[in-house]
Amino acid sequence: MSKDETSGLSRRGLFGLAGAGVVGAGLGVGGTFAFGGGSTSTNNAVASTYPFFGDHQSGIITPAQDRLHFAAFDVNDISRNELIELLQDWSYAAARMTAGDAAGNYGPAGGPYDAPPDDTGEALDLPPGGLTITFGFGPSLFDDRFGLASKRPSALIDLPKFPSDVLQPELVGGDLCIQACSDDPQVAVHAIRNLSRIAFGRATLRWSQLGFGRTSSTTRAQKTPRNLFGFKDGTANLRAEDTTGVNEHVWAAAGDGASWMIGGSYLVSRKIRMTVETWDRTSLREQETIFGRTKGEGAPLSGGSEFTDPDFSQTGRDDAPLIDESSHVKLAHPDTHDGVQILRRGYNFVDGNDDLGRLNAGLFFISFQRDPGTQFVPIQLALSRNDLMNEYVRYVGSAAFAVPPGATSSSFVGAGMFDLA
Ligand SMILES: C=CC1=C(C)c2cc3[nH]c(cc4nc(cc5[nH]c(cc1n2)c(C)c5CCC(=O)O)C(CCC(=O)O)=C4C)c(C)c3C=C
Ligand SMILES: [Fe+2]
Repeated sequence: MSKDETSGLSRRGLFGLAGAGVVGAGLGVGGTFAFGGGSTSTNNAVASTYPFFGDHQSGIITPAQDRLHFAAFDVNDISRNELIELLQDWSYAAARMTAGDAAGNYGPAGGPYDAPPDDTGEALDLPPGGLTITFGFGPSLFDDRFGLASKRPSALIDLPKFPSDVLQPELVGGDLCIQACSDDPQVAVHAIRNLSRIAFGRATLRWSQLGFGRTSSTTRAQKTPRNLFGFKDGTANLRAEDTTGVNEHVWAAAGDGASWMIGGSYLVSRKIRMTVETWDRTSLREQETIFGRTKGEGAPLSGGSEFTDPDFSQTGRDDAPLIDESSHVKLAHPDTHDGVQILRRGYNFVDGNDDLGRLNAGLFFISFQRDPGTQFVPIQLALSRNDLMNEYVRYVGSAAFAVPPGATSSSFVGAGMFDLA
């Protein structure tokens, strides 16, 4: 039997997506699914499914789901055409899984008895929980292996080494990335596992990260969540409804450089360990000073409520500013960076504990921006140099990826990079 017939992951299968009913699968709450069916989402703002195809990839301004599985891959010694086929196969499977279908057209238990199933099966009875699968390309993909050097977008910089970085090389970089988000952790893990399985022999997992609680809101309807320091996180984030802000700060546009990136964005990930045991022995006064916001409501220390703009000119006793000059919010605020903003979409993590009995806890920071060099880098530099929070965090992982625009239903993610769109 040909590869097409056994796995449904070929180009032929890809172009058959419309017929398979996968195209335009943004059914919303109450849609029907061949695989999971219905929605038991705990995240009220999140629909059951988001379309894989479209102008932009889902998983950027999509309402942040509760769970994350993020993976970075290195491409093996394969040809340019084999890389194209991998991206086609990934797009095919991602379109199916985000629509609530199995990764392959036979599913976990419907294929030939003597072949491995084309889906691993652990999501068989689960609704997709707003699953989004977002693909990105790291700077190293644009070396001389695949004839892509001239396609490297100028905005896809190699991130500099920031003063407070203590990066672990095994948690840095990657040729390709996949961000899978869902309200169900098993669905997110299933997505990465199956995409990794599909990549077997062509790309190898370099590092991966599970996240269990979103640390941002990306739409106004979402309640602000909390990070593992116990503070509301995401209050001042860019929101999907702010289309002017999103167009200005998130989507790559004509004139930005690489034309194949128009409608795409750039993802920066930073794995940040938080020494929560030390933090938990710190006074409430110090905790609030560090962020420049109250712990309860998340209001700026200059007064007001959660969504009041911070007033950095307000002073208190001894004419000291109410919001410390080295507070996280002051150093990251757009006023400190000529109005620059980023879209944050990070997650809490706990990777067990170390041998001293401390939690390996932290925040897997993800941001999307149109130009990391003029947006993420200045903010991170200011934080790395002066953030009061630095005493309680360690930056251990770091990566940047170009996230191409969404694919059309007859094509695949990244086709424009190969002049195939
Ligand atoms: C380089 C960018 C940023 C990193 C890295 C980062 C790490 C980080 N942040 C928190 C907790 C909070 N961050 C808050 C606001 C905030 N943070 C950034 C950027 C980075 N944070 C920005 C741009 C902003 C918004 C600033 C503003 O406009 O006011 C807040 C306050 C609430 C909010 O607006 O979200 C908290 C709390 C942690 C714990 C962390 C790494 C461990
Ligand atoms: Fe922050």
